[in-house]
Amino acid sequence: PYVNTKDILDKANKGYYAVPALNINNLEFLQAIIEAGVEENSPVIIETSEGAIKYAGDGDVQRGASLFVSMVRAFADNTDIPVSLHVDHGKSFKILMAAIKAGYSSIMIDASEYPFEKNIEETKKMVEIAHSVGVSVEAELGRLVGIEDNVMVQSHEAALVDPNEAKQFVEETGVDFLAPAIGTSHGAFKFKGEAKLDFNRLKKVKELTGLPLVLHGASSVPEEVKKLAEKYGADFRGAKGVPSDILTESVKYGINKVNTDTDLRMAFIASLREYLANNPGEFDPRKYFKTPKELVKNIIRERLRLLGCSNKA
Ligand SMILES: O=C(COP(=O)(O)O)N(O)CCCCO
Ligand code: NA
Ligand SMILES: [Zn+2]
Repeated sequence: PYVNTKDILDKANKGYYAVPALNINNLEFLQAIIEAGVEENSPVIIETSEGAIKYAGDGDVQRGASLFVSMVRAFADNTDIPVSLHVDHGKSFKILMAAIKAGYSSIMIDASEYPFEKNIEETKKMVEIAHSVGVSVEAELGRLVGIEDNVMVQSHEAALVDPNEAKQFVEETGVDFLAPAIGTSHGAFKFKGEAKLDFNRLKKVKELTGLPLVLHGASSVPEEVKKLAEKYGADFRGAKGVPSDILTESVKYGINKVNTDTDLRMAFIASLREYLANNPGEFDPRKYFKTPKELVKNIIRERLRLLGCSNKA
């Protein structure tokens, strides 16, 4: 069934596990996610960035948002696993309102680039609107910066979440789930040296808020995917993600939603490169998209098991 993201995350919070939030831009990634969830009997959270909504609607954001709701509901309404649809890194009021109108389960209002008071103000505004129509809300505190070689340079120290602010932020905004910045960053090049997250801050934010917490920039860049892509011509030198043991540790300390986009993209392109190299005469998309979809599905299945949400549907 199509459910509210808050329902999925409140269960995860109480059950001390996490659920991946998986980004889509097209049909094939959505198919891979649903198949992985069904095969693992797991809830899944589908998320689309503002760019994905513009891409799907060819610039018309209401059309793009409505298309994604229709696509996700076409699967969700016909499967026994809980499925929700979320706007990732929402910054544009126009896009957030289009998503709410289209029937998204939840939205992220990302005002983390602003000073604390303005983040509160922007988030509170969107929470009031979203909650008035049963849509749940995510916000972010602190900014996504990698911890450079374990040295907390002054600028990075300032960017990570201040746990004492988190309690006030949650109380004043009414936000349903929170993304504390603890040292991850988006994309495939997350750490120059050893991967390290600030678990002390994470533990404090959990103690002070008790809310479901979100880890952004959580892709792990699996070695076998990186090698497959590079075997067929990709240049992913220096790519490094969040190691699995650090992901599971973050769940132990209170992460319940794990945003994952890069891993899906890299798995798809690695497998597509391999297929095209081995099938130079093929031009049927049902053929050349099939193997990449399978690899993306299997990467997601592994992540569902790692995060502890298999058999939690
Ligand atoms: O936090 C994340 C996931 O980050 P990543 O998958 O790059 O680790 N997202 O919000 C997904 C979109 C960011 C662009 O990749
Ligand atoms: Na998000
Ligand atoms: Zn993110």
